[in-house]
Amino acid sequence: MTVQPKIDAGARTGAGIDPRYMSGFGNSFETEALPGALPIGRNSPQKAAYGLYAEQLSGSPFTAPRSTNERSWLYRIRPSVKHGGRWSKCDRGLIRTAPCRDEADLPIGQMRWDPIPLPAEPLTFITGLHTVTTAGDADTQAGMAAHLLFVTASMEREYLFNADGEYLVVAQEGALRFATEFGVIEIGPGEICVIPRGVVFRVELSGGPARAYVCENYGGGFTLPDRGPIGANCLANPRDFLTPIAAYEDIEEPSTLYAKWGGELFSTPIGQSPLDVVAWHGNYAPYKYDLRHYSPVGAISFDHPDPSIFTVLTAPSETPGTANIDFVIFPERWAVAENTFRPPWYHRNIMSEFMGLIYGVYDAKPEGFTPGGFSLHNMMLPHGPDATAFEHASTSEQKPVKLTGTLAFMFETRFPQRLTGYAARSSQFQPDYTACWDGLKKRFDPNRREAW
Ligand SMILES: O=C(O)Cc1cc(O)ccc1O
Ligand SMILES: [Fe+2]
Repeated sequence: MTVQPKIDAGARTGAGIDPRYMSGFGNSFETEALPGALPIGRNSPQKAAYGLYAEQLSGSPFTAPRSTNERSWLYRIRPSVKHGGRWSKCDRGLIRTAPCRDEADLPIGQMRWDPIPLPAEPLTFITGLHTVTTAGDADTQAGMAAHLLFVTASMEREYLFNADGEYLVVAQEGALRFATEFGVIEIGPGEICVIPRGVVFRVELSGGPARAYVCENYGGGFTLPDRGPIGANCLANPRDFLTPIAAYEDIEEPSTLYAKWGGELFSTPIGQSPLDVVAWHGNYAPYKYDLRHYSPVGAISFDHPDPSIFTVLTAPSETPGTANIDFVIFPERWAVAENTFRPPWYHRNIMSEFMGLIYGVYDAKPEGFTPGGFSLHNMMLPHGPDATAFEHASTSEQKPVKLTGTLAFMFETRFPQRLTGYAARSSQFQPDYTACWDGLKKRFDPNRREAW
């Protein structure tokens, strides 16, 4: 089903500030759900207000340089040491973690899948995570996993944190509500939510069943790319990132806390909601972003720029300029370049490209790449527009064209992506995907210099 955007960015004008969120990317935020709960001018008073416990959550080593130092102070009903603690290993379902090399015995190749239908059985955020690729090695904090997420049931008295990485959730169909230690985030199609490593949360449906794509980032957290000569504005503007205000639960009932740790899933019984943070401050917190607020910058004269121009968030690796992950989108925009082959060029790439489609049509693949589907163009495997797109792009009149109602994205990583058994054996795998290039015929004629 093609899900059309609920709103476009322009329609938001005049909607006002949403008081449930604080605006800004990576700010030092402060928020309290009860007046005076947040200590002022200090982090660790001898006794915190309301009988709260003070606790620090660090997302970077203590000694990280200021620009990458991430931590928050949480003032909570019980310290986390009282949130369970008798862990046992449990069934991880279809969750896989890198390294995971031997599940799929497929030769290399360009790959694509139709959308996998939403399963009928009850699936929560945990049981609904279906890993399709893994890359790098979570233990060395390098690489990523791409998951499909199917949610047909809310987590009830269940909570999760992921020690292996942060989750970037790209909503594709239906709405999701993330109740977190830091407050509540709601997203629908076209929006993303980032849950940093270690943050405890529960995911509920706020309507019908939902599906999403999830990137699990084992490395340093996502950040905004530098804009270089683009200057201070456009692309993803920091003010459009929204972090929730504090919201706490004071619920005493038997529950389960899950932890994804070292590629395994563990659980511990817990007698109360761990979402008991009454106030917090700091720069390590979940956030959401509406991808329709992205202001694309592109070719206004000729030629097709590299897709890095459309980077929303980037997660660095140890090598400058070589991202662990780039999260890139292909949003609504005008195509105006003249004497130009406008869709993506044919290319091979050291980076490995996982693509998904949130809604609409992707210009390089007008057929066979449908919302909810996904493709994988791994390291150095050639790809580019299908024959239909090539034909159209090479012959159509080059007047300005608006690419409307479309939103595709890419998780691009420096590490090769390995398929899971689930992805390899899926009946939505398109064995004949590469036939999309069959119609690209030989046009070369050494006796005819002018264009065909
Ligand atoms: O392969 C793709 O469709 C993604 C992509 C888009 C683009 O505009 C340039 C390069 C690229 O990898
Ligand atoms: Fe590509």
